[in-house]
Amino acid sequence: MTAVTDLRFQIAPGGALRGRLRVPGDKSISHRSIMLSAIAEGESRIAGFLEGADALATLTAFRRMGVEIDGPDAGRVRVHGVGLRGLRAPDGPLDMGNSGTSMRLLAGLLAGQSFPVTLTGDASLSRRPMRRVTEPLALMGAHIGTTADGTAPLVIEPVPHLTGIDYRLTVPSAQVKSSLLLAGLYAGGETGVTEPAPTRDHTERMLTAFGYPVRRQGARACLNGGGRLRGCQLQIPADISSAAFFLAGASIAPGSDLLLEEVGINPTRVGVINILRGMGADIELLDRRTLGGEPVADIRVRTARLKGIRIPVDQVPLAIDEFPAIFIAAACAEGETILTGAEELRVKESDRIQVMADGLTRLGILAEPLPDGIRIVGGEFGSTAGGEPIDAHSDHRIAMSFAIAGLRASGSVTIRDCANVETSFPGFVELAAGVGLGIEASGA
Ligand SMILES: O=C(O)C1=C[C@@H](OP(=O)(O)O)[C@@H](O)[C@H](O)C1
Ligand SMILES: C=C(OP(=O)(O)O)C(=O)O
Repeated sequence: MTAVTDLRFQIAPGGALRGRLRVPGDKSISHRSIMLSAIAEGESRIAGFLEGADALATLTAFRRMGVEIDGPDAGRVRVHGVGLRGLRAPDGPLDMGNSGTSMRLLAGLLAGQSFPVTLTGDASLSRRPMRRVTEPLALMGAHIGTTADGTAPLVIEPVPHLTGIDYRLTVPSAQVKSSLLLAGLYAGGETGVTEPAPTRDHTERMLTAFGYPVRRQGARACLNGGGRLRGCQLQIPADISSAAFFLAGASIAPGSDLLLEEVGINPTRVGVINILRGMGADIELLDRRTLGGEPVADIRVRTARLKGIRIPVDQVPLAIDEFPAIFIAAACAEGETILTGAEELRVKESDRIQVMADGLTRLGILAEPLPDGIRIVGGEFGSTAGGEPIDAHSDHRIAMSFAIAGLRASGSVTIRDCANVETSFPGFVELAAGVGLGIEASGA
């Protein structure tokens, strides 16, 4: 599914980010757009779909379960929904590639089907914890096997019925919340999920767009099983998680002035803006509007003098995927930045605390990993010229974060194992080069 060769990025030092660009469609919303339109009744039309490997893994999975899907063609997808009970057994295991969202959400959506199905993933996904979904799904009556370590493959056996539960999440996770709500569509009675802190609410918003009632009572989201989703039209905003590299990059590169178009600014996703602003970033939200049930804005970002901060713990779930980019900004800030309460970063596509600390250290920055975060002391980036490249460990967000670090490096920066950038941000190299990053890819 994803390339396994060693794709390298070479970054020429210096430069500014200037101009305007639209980063690709939101990954979280793209996954959900396929899942919900597949089990809706009638046709759905999606625009702005992310044609990256993760969202395509979700799309392929539904095709293999008998859903007719036209596209994607320049972000346009037409899905001929089969209704809640219309999916068919695939002819073999479904490969979720690198995508935690696909695996965890599909575990819930498929737990109540009348056929068996196995979900597999690549080496990284096969290391990630799955009990956080399989255990609560078992409380609903699901039969899902994992390895002894609680990892994929997930072997889902059909069960006569699921029963709604009232579940309090132990980790703030939109993937777990969504998995349970999707299983709840197939369950008797009410399924309720209470979160310890707000997490992205795209599933709840999109269910509502498909005409499925979801209730929100404070920190609890709930729905009743057995309803119907009706096909609809969806427009997907640009992904704030992809915009994050440019928010950090333009903030640190002298002379930058960049406009990021039509970026999703859902309040459950804007931690990166809040944190960078807390560090002194110059970020303006222009022309706020609503697109497909989600708030969006054009974002203008200009160079700023950043200062280190203690990152507020309540911002952690709101910026969970953006920390690698935030760490690069912290490394260019005056003084010390401290992050705690973010142990989740250790179980993403890579251990993002250790891998970022290693790369920052390689560039001469004092970066001390903590069990649940990191301490970074701002300084001057060196370079990797004449030495070992920085290792992205197949993690897309690590690769793109060190690419923007090149804007402030003293010499060239080489990053290895970058092929998985394709999972969330196809076209990154061209888009970034187009606004001023001196980036070249080689060795694919
Ligand atoms: O629901 C989603 O689409 C996502 C939720 C987050 O994961 P967790 O729920 O594990 O925090 C995030 O890291 C991931 O990239 C996408
Ligand atoms: C953690 C991420 O995604 P997923 O969990 O879907 O693999 C991510 O995109 O940073």
